[in-house]
Amino acid sequence: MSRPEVVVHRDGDLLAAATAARLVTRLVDAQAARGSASLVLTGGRTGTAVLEQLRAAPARDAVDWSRVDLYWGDERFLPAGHEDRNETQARAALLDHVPVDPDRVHAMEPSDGRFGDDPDAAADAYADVLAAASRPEDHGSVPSFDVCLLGVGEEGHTASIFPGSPAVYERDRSVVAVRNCPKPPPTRVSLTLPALRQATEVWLMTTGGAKAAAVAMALTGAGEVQLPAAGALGKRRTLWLLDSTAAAKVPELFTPPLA
Ligand SMILES: O=C1O[C@H](COP(=O)(O)O)[C@@H](O)[C@H](O)[C@H]1O
Repeated sequence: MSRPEVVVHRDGDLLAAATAARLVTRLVDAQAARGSASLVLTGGRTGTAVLEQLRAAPARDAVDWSRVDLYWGDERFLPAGHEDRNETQARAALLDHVPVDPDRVHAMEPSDGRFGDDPDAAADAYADVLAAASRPEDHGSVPSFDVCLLGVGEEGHTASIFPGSPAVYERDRSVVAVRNCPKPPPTRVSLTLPALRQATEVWLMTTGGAKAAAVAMALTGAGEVQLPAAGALGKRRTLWLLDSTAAAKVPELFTPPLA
């Protein structure tokens, strides 16, 4: 696993624009090397702002969107098209505006989908999607995603893995149903920490002073049960992409000059 690196941008707009540019480069490189790229999307304000910046960036056309496999790190378990679903927000921010291949957009099941109101069945079905996409070189049932985008909650959750919740202890399954979440909606589906750790690169992105304590704790040795974001590590790279207010409590040792 990689050691976390920190990049601090002056403000949230700059963070979103710079992360969008970084993503274009990473996806183009992956496609040049392998013919396709895989990307895990996140919900939340910062993740959505990055997708909006990507939509607005002319360089987005350097990516062959028809050869990008898209997944989600977590989903709010709500009816299809609900405005609070991470899928709905990602489609509005980017996916409806670029020529993705619908067969390569791997959304999690909604609460009115094939399995009805059963988040465990939705989680199992998504685990099957991941297993079907993994190759022998992935050494398991989760693909080595090129980039896994994640947000960070004020209390340190990432994807829908909340501090001290059953999901944070999960070691065997790649996807779980999550109930009684402290942040609405209460029912969600989430990749687990072992699944997130299959990504080649994990990018944790967050902004705002309300996140400063969680960010500092995650970077200075907090355990993943207390602070799940601390357990999200990429195989080759773990990047914390922050604005200056989210980075305010991170010891100087971790923070290079403003980017
Ligand atoms: O509910 C969620 O929140 C987190 C963080 O969101 P933010 O708005 O504080 O950036 C996000 O990572 C997760 O995907 C989402 O379901």
